Amino acid sequence: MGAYVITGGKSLSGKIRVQGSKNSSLPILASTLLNAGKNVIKDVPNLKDIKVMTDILEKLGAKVSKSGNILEMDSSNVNIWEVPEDLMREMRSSIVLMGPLLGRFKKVRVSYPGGCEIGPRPIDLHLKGLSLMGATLREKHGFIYAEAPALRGADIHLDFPSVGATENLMMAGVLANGKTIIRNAAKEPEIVDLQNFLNRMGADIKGAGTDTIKIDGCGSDELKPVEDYTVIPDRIVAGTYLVAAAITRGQVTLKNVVLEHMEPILAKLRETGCKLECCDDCINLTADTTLRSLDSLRTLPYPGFPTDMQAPMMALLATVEGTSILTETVFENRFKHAEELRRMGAHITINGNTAIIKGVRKLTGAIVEAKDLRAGAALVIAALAAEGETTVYGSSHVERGYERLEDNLSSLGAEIVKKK
Ligand SMILES: CC(=O)N[C@H]1[C@@H](OP(=O)(O)OP(=O)(O)OC[C@H]2O[C@@H](n3ccc(=O)[nH]c3=O)[C@H](O)[C@@H]2O)O[C@H](CO)[C@@H](O)[C@@H]1O
Ligand SMILES: C=C(OP(=O)(O)O)C(=O)O
Repeated sequence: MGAYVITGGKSLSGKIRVQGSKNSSLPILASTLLNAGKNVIKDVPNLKDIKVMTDILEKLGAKVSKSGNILEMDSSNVNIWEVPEDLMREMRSSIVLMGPLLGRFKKVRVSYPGGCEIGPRPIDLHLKGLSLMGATLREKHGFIYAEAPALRGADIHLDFPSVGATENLMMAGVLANGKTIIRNAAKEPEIVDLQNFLNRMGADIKGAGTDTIKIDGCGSDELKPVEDYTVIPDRIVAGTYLVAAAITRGQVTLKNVVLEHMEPILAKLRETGCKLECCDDCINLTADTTLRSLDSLRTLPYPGFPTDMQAPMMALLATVEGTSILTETVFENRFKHAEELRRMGAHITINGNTAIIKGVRKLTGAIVEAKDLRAGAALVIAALAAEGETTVYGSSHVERGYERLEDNLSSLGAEIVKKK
């Protein structure tokens, strides 16, 4: 199992550019199924999940070519509507292929998606929405078959503002007949990015970023390829580097950020006492003083504090004097990193969906294992501040979301190597 070996204690300083967003790139790549032609998408991060998505699209018949972070995607020859099960299981977001495949081929076959172990992740909201749009759904031998000779616009109220369900229904709605309204839609910046990309194809979508999204379906009309699109910067990766700077009481500047997207994270970092200076697309964080604990940090859908930053933030709070209370409201079981942080000397008690964190003066190096992507990031962050050497097993989880993490951290002065 791959691992990061980190010798802690170095204060991070310097400047790095933030990669493009994984969670924007994935649905945008899936949406290229909706048009037949060459799409050029820029700043797509070089990550395991992106490779899985492009592998799936290639298996379906798409032509994919890659030059650095620029992907050319041509789905003109796609003629398969069954997503290979082995690849489907590789990651959760393979589920967002359902909407565009159903829109284009009137039928789709998928299996339940895989992904990180962060609790049960049902897809009932995706399926309910598609069914309201006229899809007939059948489950057999672990596969889900959906058919809709003519998808029709529908008024859909999501029980929870699910990011993936909102994306799937937006993509299905684009080729449906008539108007689709998604109420209680997710408001994440990645939803706005998908809307922008789909509208560049010729779709008519309004409202992304608010809780009501309206899609004027174009029936079977052809959508055109998007010849030049750059995905938004990854706000979670940016947040992770800021927390890494804070835990080492360092000073780091990030380039390529959208400040508005970062505000839920910046607000909490400010509350801990980190100093933040912002320019148009950059943030400088300095953590040169004693940081403060947080009485209440709750994860929430955007614009709340992102669940994907919960684990990295827990690592930081584990080193901040006083007691912090952190509540996870988005996923049912996303505290697996707490046990590993305890191996490093952290004082964390879990009570249901709440973590009570009593800051310690020093974490100590240990052998730990990441069970999911952000847990891995949290353990690497903790290791940067710990006394002595830490080995974080499970680097493959981290590689799902962070491009060249070890190189970026090394360039900021960290002592980190990756072992195969
Ligand atoms: C690739 C991608 O963009 N991943 C992000 C996306 O995941 P993802 O799209 O899977 O997350 P959702 O917003 O759908 O899930 C949020 C909550 O809703 C529940 N739910 C979801 C769908 C459904 O049909 N039924 C249901 O009950 C989930 O179990 C979870 O408890 O948003 C999450 C929440 O911000 C982030 O942590 C992930 O990084
Ligand atoms: C949970 C995450 O991703 P996914 O939804 O792809 O599992 C994440 O990015 O933290």
